[in-house]
Amino acid sequence: MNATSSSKQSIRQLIRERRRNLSADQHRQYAKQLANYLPSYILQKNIHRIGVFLAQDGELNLQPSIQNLWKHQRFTFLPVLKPLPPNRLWFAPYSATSHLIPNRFNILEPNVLPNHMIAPSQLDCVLFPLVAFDLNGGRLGMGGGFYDRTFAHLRKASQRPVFYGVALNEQQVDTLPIESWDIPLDGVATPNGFIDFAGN
Ligand SMILES: Nc1nc2c(c(=O)[nH]1)N(C=O)[C@@H](CNc1ccc(C(=O)N[C@@H](CCC(=O)O)C(=O)O)cc1)CN2
Ligand SMILES: Nc1ncnc2c1ncn2[C@@H]1O[C@H](COP(=O)(O)OP(=O)(O)OP(=O)(O)O)[C@@H](O)[C@H]1O
Repeated sequence: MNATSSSKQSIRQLIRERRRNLSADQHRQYAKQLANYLPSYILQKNIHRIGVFLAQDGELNLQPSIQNLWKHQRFTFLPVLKPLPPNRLWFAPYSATSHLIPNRFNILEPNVLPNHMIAPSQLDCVLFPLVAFDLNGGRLGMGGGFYDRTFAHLRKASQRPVFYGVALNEQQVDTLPIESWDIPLDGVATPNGFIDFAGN
């Protein structure tokens, strides 16, 4: 392991423990605070197809926000892990009637045929799960590189989804070690409000 990946590893451990130690009540409160502004923020922006995630391991719960987006006829999609490398994500429609099954990390994902899934480029906005973020748009994930690999080809595209992290304020750190493949975020949605890095 090089110095950067071992430092990423120790930040992961620290922050994952920090977010898991918050009470269920605190998590509920944070999820509500997010739902009070994130859906309307997205509705203002001509965003129709949104990549979301189902919280695990103390991640900020997006469910109340997702319910609000459904009320406003927005379409949400969940990441689906393909069984084989190169470990890229596909996105499958997620609605109140979706049939979900656990993937290899025990995270629920829609059980749909490949032809019902969409490519990452078809999303208008992707809400990225993350373990830690900094105020330069740096993001640290669970370490699988799934999101980085999936969106790598779109990073410099003229037409691409906007990339918003979703995280508790407790997940903010000073400066993350960044490697060439790390995809910078355009903003981060926290319970205390939206932090915009793109300046728009
Ligand atoms: N909610 C959510 N969904 C997501 C992600 C995520 O970070 N959050 N992912 C973002 O990429 C993908 C899944 N990536 C993951 C990578 C590692 C682990 C994880 O728990 N690793 C364990 C060891 C698990 C094992 O090998 O059995 C660990 O590190 O303790 C989970 C998800 C797709 N879906
Ligand atoms: N674009 C890419 N092409 C090939 N390999 C990649 C790419 N992006 C990341 N990886 C590989 O994935 C591994 C994990 O990367 P990293 O630690 O940055 O993951 P992460 O950002 O925490 O995970 P995730 O993106 O799933 O949230 C690295 O070892 C790296 O080699």
